[in-house]
Amino acid sequence: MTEAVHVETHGFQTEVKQLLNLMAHSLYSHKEVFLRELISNAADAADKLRFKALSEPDLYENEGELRVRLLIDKEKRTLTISDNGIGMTRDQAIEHLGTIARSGTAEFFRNLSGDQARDSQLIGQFGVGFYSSFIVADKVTVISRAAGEAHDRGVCWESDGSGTFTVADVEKVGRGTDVILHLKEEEGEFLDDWQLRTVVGKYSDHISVAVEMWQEPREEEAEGGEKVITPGEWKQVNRATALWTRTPRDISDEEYQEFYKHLSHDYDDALAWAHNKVEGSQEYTSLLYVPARAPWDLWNREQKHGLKLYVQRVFIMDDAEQFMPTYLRFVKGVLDSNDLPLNVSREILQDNKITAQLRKACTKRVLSMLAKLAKDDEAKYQSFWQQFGNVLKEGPAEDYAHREEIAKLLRFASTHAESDVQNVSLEAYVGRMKEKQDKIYYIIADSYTAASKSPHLELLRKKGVEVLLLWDRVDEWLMSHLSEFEGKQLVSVTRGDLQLGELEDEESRKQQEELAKEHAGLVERVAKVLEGQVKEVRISHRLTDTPSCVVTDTYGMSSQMMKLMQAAGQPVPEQKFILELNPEHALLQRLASEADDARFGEWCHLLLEQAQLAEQGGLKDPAGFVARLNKLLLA
Ligand SMILES: Nc1ncnc2c1ncn2[C@@H]1O[C@H](COP(=O)(O)OP(=O)(O)OP(=O)(O)O)[C@@H](O)[C@H]1O
Repeated sequence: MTEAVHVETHGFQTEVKQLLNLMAHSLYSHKEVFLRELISNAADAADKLRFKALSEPDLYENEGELRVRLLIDKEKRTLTISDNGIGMTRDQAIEHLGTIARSGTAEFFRNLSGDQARDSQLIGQFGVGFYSSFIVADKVTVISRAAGEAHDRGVCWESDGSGTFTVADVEKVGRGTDVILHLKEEEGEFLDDWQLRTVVGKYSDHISVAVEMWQEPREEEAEGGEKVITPGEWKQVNRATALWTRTPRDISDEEYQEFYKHLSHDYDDALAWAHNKVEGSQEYTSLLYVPARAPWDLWNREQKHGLKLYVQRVFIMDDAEQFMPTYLRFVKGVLDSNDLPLNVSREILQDNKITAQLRKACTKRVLSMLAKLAKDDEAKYQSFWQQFGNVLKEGPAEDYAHREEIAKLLRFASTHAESDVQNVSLEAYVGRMKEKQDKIYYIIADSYTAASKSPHLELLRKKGVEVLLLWDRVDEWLMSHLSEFEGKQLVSVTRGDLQLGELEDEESRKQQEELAKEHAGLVERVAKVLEGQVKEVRISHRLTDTPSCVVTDTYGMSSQMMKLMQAAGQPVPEQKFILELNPEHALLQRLASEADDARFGEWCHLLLEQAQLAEQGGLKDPAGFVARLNKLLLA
């Protein structure tokens, strides 16, 4: 390397500064991860070069043997991770090693609490990449030259991680990147050849590029007492076989987990995986993982997701989202196809028959992996559901073809256990259905409490009919796309005329009719008062303890849907409710005997408003309601 020229000092992006500050403290207990990250980056650089060289073979500069090398210098206390991959230009080094180019990053950092234990978990989810070097190094020097550039177009990037970095032009003959870690005083263990070999082996066995370490010259005694000197040499320390190309039965769980961490930059183990090699009309290998924890940006619309795509073992692209539907965006993995062309691009993938087939196959694999997990290990499945249930709930709307399979994976709270734990499957519900029950009943409300205490459940509770309780934002969307399960209709108990079908015996049907007839006068009187404010007034048969409730007609928009639209800033059409009255309630009996028309009117409004309050959690005119209530209390 010749003398550095054109030296500039740059400040790190604010978020990088924050990350560097936090990392050294929060990640100390995971300090080895820097090796995984740097070896991953070096392997990625080799993959990227291999891909680019498909169309520009000159980029190999007559050196097509790709490898990563680790070199210890005990005197200088440095550890160098060196690759002959794609390399970086000066501008790329400034951009890639000074900023974090992921949307939502600033917001992520605002959410850190300062609590070390919690933050280290979050940072683990975020992925620290190159910056993890500063956990063990007090200075990092990166010398790089991009493939295809002249030797004097190298760059030297250097920083002590405290807020700024310098870049300078340097000469570098060999293509690729050297990351030189000037190890902190207390990090001597990484200067120990044997210890390093063990860690490196663990982190790099499954990656396809060779990782080498320098073996010092050795003097050995041969037979007959003769001394033989083996000269120093670079020795490969990893197996260098891409994990997914191996036979599944020869791969240990630890190896699968290690590969997952390399792939995902997650610190935790994966929850489950599926490894499949398919031959025949389509030839591909897929290795798909379900993480144990949701990533920090799961709900960020621009979140990068998708599989790592290889074609005939050659890396093509990261985050190929075409192979996974959005509702499975949490899946990480590798897809290696033999059928796609090597020059495949995102555009070609977009509208391609093979892509569509692979997407279908990968979707099926994930759904069956989840079904197996649910069957084999309920506790694990429950933890999956807590992390990703709300994403999976987008499934029936997005993927009509797999609706039934997805429906089997859904979990709900229900009146069966009277708990807010979402662990009831539709199959379990159906298994518990009453003898003459032919529908699956559910309610959607604002919260678990609002759902489980809803007056709409009164009759069903009395009859011992189980009701699914839903309160997540996505539930209205889910249920509008899930009308049936195993031939049984899913019915909201807040909609229209609550039809109990065969659950209602002839006698109670008659009773209802009689009740309606008996109170027809009262209904008419109330309807007159509330004319224009409600769609209809009728006698209820779903209430037992509550005087009144409001329902939407069978095809009307539910109050939850209205709220969702309002929250999304969309115009909500004026919607009138049906008011149902419980004639057996003492308040209604009092109302029926109220002779004073003015007071009768006040009571009618109060019954409507309290029903709306219970249903929607709010009123258009709360002050008016309170005034009316107080007036009647004093009357
Ligand atoms: N050895 C290398 N050779 C070439 N480019 C590199 C090398 N190391 C890092 N880079 C560049 O720097 C970028 C940032 O690296 P960093 O490890 O911080 O994040 P990343 O690898 O992109 O993300 P993540 O670690 O979350 O996957 C890389 O995307 C790559 O462009």
